[in-house]
Amino acid sequence: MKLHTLLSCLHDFPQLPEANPDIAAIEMDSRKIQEGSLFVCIAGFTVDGHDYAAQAAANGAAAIVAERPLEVDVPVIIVKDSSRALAVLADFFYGQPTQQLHLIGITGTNGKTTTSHLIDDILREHGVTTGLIGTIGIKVAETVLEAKNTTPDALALQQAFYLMREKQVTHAVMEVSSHALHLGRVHGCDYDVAVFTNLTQDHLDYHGTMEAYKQAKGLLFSQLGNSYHHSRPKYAVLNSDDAATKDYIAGTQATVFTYGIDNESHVMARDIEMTSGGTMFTLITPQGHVRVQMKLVGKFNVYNVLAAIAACLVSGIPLETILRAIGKLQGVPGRFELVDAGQDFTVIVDYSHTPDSLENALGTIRQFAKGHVYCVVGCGGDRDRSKRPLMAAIAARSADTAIFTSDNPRSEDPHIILDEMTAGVSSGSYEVISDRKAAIERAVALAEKDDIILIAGKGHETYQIIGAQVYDFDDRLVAKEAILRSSTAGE
Ligand SMILES: CC(=O)N[C@H]1[C@@H](OP(=O)(O)OP(=O)(O)OC[C@H]2O[C@@H](n3ccc(=O)[nH]c3=O)[C@H](O)[C@@H]2O)O[C@H](CO)[C@@H](O)[C@@H]1O[C@H](C)C(=O)N[C@@H](C)C(=O)N[C@H](CCC(=O)O)C(=O)O
Ligand SMILES: Nc1ncnc2c1ncn2[C@@H]1O[C@H](COP(=O)(O)OP(=O)(O)OP(=O)(O)O)[C@@H](O)[C@H]1O
Ligand SMILES: N[C@H](CCC[C@H](N)C(=O)O)C(=O)O
Ligand SMILES: [Mg+2]
Repeated sequence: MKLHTLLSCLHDFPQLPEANPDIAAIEMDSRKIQEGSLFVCIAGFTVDGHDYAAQAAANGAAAIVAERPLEVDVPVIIVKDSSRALAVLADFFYGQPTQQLHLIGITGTNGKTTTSHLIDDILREHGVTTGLIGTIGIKVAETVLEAKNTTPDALALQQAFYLMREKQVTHAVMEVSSHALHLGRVHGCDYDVAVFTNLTQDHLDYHGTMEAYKQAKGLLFSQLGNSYHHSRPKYAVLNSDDAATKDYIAGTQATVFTYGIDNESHVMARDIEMTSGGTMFTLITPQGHVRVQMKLVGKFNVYNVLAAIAACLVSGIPLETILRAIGKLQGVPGRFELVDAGQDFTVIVDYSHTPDSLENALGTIRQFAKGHVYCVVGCGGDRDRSKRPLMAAIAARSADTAIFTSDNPRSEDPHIILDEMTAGVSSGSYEVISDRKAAIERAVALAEKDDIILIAGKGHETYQIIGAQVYDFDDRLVAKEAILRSSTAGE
């Protein structure tokens, strides 16, 4: 594509250079530049992409988009906000793929991954080819790609959508993190349905206050197109039991469709019955009432299923198809995943890494626990410090024995993270074992028949980040090995 044609998508009249080279690719990383690329300089949290402009030019960049003039011998196009420009350019360069996809975006503190997988299951039951973007990775039809972020940067995102179109994907579901909304990673996305799960404490390191965090999430709904005159109707699917919903309703032009348990909603669950093997409830929808049975446990999962049902109903999926898919749901990797190595106690690996999710996970376990409840939990480094004492207090209060350990300490000292956790505990029984493998082994050694061990925080993760090193680590495998070793030791 010619540079001038590409730049025509930036509607704020950037000064066009005289030269009009062919642009072969867009890059935001100077190390990936190939001959004929357009390099977009992003001022990041760690380094400033503008400092790599010369390297990009030396590597063959045909032109550079920047927020300030640069001393390089290739054309430089100055824009006010290069992150936003990157999103718009990438969308245009890849042929505006989201305009040809039915795109569902999900935001909220907890439940995004779970709800996105449930929607994907329902869509596949409907027989369409799907794409899925989120914490566990990027799925394009049957191909799974690795992803660094829950919501990739604008470039990776539009590349994924382009690939989806190449592979005949018609429906895509994605998690939209508050970081992505605030940083403009999703500016080029044309959502059809925007879903809100819930808002509780997380990421205060980044957003500063709950109000700012709430506003960042609200961008998903305020940026949704007007459904009134639109050929493709736009829907905001909102949780009517969450206090933030009233603000999101006020801020969106889209048609509002609600789900909930306590407050009157379009889609509701009534008469919920839970067992350790699953959940039953009466589903109320504008298309009728029906008793539903599913394998997922916990009230929070009823919310996730309701959100998925609501999103699929407004996407035109017949209720019978939705119900058929729910009957088959198997759950999501690392979300309340059982580890079974033939032991006579229960081991659950769960991705609860916020106060609310930990409270929910332990509360759900408490409903079925016959024996002692252990909770192995840590808190991530370089993340919201204020959730550490809260999570430790919840674990100490709700489990019979909490074992505090490391999550991903990243650049922080694990012992300081653990001190900040234990500072929140005023009652309850706990141990501190900073080595995560040793902590899991300790819980396994202590557990007796009918006890339950919750290993919280890392779910599906197959690594542990300590300092700058990424080590292989999978809670599910570590637990399984510990169980097998302890059972042979006992023989
Ligand atoms: C705080 C944050 O969001 N950081 C993101 C950011 O990194 P950064 O600002 O540090 O980037 P940087 O290293 O300063 O680089 C700036 C620019 O210089 C360029 N560069 C850099 C070096 C070089 O040699 N040449 C060069 O051109 C880079 O390509 C980049 O364009 O841009 C990167 C590329 O897009 C992201 O991967 C990275 O996410 C990091 C890994 C991260 O941990 N983010 C978390 C906080 C996050 O976003 N989390 C949410 C999920 C939250 C949730 O749902 O719970 C998410 O969506 O993942
Ligand atoms: N609707 C919900 N409400 C509260 N807690 C939930 C809900 N759904 C899931 N959880 C809990 O939160 C954990 C994380 O769930 P999930 O991965 O679906 O959330 P997420 O929003 O994608 O998280 P992340 O922000 O890390 O991507 C689960 O393991 C479970 O303990
Ligand atoms: N999306 C979350 C995941 C946290 C997972 C936990 N294991 C950690 O590393 O803190 C984040 O980036 O804050
Ligand atoms: Mg997620």
